[in-house]
Amino acid sequence: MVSYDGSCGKRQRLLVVANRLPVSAKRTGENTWSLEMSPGGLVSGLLGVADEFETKWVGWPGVDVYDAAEKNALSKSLAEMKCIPVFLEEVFDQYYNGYCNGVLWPILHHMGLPQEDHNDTNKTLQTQYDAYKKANRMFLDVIIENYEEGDLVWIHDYHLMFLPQYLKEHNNKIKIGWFLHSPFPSSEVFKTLPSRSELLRSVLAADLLGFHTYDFASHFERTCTRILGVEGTHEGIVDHGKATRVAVFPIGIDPNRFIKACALPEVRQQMTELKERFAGKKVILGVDRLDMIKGIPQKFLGFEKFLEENMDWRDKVVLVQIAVPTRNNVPEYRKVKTQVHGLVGRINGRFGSVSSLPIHHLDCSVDFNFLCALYAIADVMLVTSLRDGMNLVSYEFIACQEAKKGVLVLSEFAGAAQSLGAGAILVNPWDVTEVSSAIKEALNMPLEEREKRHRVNFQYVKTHSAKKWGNDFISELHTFSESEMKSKKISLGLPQQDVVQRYSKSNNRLIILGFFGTLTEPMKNQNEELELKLNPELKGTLKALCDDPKTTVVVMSRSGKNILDKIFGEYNIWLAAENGMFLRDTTGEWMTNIPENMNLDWVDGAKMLSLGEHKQETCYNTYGQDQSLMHQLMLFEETILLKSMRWVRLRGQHWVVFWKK
Ligand SMILES: O=P(O)(O)OC[C@H]1O[C@H](O[C@H]2O[C@H](CO)[C@@H](O)[C@H](O)[C@H]2O)[C@H](O)[C@@H](O)[C@@H]1O
Ligand SMILES: O=c1ccn([C@@H]2O[C@H](COP(=O)(O)OP(=O)(O)O)[C@@H](O)[C@H]2O)c(=O)[nH]1
Repeated sequence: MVSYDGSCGKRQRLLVVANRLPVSAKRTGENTWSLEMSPGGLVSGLLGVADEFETKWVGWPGVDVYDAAEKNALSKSLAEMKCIPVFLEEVFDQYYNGYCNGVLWPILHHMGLPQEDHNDTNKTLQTQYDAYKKANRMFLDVIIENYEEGDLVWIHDYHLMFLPQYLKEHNNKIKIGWFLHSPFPSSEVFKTLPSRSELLRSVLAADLLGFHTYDFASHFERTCTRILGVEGTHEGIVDHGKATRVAVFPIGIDPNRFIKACALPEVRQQMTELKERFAGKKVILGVDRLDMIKGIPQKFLGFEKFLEENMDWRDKVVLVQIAVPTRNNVPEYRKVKTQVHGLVGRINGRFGSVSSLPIHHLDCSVDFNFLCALYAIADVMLVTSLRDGMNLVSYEFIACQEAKKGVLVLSEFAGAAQSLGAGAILVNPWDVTEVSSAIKEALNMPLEEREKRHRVNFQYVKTHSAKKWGNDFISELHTFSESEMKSKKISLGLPQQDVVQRYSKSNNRLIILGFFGTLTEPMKNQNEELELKLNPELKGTLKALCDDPKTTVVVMSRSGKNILDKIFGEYNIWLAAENGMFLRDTTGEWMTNIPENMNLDWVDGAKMLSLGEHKQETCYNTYGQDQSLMHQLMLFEETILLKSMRWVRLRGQHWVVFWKK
């Protein structure tokens, strides 16, 4: 066990703050409560972490309580489970159903902002946003009451994006980590959100930010650089000297909990009953909260197509779908429920008979043991999330399949596709034909192939547990905070001496600069929007570089031609507008890069270009996966023939410097 405070045996105290406590309360009588485990992957993941630290949980207890005596009684019951409740009272609806799940959730899952209901003036975006902030302050109050010096505070998820800032304002010394369990979308989606800047800035107040996948982390970094004009490095984000570490921590499960459950007599009995119930049929299993991001309609459409095209399978296969009720007070969730029920009726009507139905759809949660029995007897697990932070159901299925070696069909848009993709059949859930073919492939897969795939994934699930996830995050939070205290900010690592030396020796230099966040000054107007203005401190240097006959300066930007012309009109400079679609040389003439003529082979070669050929020269950056930058680079390579040049990309954002040998 890790002891972070250096004293023998004393465990590090940890405050885990999440919207939902791991247990939810249900009223059983006057001032009496029963406590049940809360549903959802966040809770499942966190349960695997708890015993490593002296952990206390802070969160909403899953029930509305207004009366002081009732609150007292419930707080006492929860304290036995190390849980501290935050009673959100009348704020809850607008905060949870409104802003969290009606606004942030669809944005984070690439679904865009829902239409505002202008008839209900009590539920505008603004009132929901205010409730969100208020709820975050209520969490703050409870944390302050329970915080002890040296505690680590680990905040979870999109419900609590203001909390890092509020906490740091209260006490700048508190070490704060924030982890996002959902995806983080591309900046093009996130920027539609009013208050995007406030939310991002507040999260950046934390010391460490964690994401499930590299893609989510890099979307976040780019969104910050584009919206806030801050500097993104591969280590994190730097804003006015304050560094925030950004890193990837894929969550896992407690695999032994599932493996052990499958050996229990009660579970084995349930497995026998299920096998008898579905004798002579292959079982395809789906387990999802009834959420639009889980792609349940797409799953049913794929299954319907499979039944249409494979007559011989019609009475030999059944799809069991557990659709766990969730967020019923959010209008979009009610719509998806109606849609799902319509599809079940249609498919069962088309392909069912008096004695058998192709889809067994259950609108309820199931208990843990029964869930394990279902996982264990299933032949195929079908996960068709349209977007999903991770999807722990996939992990749980693998953990329960030691005997059967069933096949996981997994959406490429679930975070789990990055970790379990090797052993799964990956599908695009929007492509009904692909889902149908994947079902067929899975049902027909020979044992040898199933064993091979299962082995790979089982090994991953066993070694990448929730415990590891929690330990990795906390140890990173601890280390980073210490080093930050020493250096105050992340070093950008610009090897100035070396750069100056090489620069002076060279007679033919090309300097490619980014625009937004590199040359602009982050200036805000009243609407909190950034105005594009050249940083006045850079103007002199830029002019000198542009007027130097040995140096060619290029600015690359996603901005349009007009903006760049206006800002750089007086400079002797090359410009690339709209991410390289248009190029302008020093004569001021624009030319178009016609997409048909673009060589996109760079995608595979990008990593090699940054790490390979030019390695011996000085390559300070290994941003091989910064595809937009590499893309632009290749456009230039084609356009102005940089092939014979050596290059150095300076760490930091969008600085590329080339020297001719
Ligand atoms: O608390 P609810 O509103 O009932 O929702 C349940 C949880 O849903 C989301 O879970 C996510 O976390 C999982 C673990 O990291 C991940 O595997 C999954 O892809 C996510 O959807 C939500 O992020 C949690 O806050 C909720 O508690
Ligand atoms: O009736 C059920 C069925 C499933 N789960 C659990 O819900 C979690 C779902 O997590 P996942 O990461 O797949 O998605 P999320 O619901 O968090 O978006 C898993 O741990 C399941 O074991 C549950 O609590 N009750």
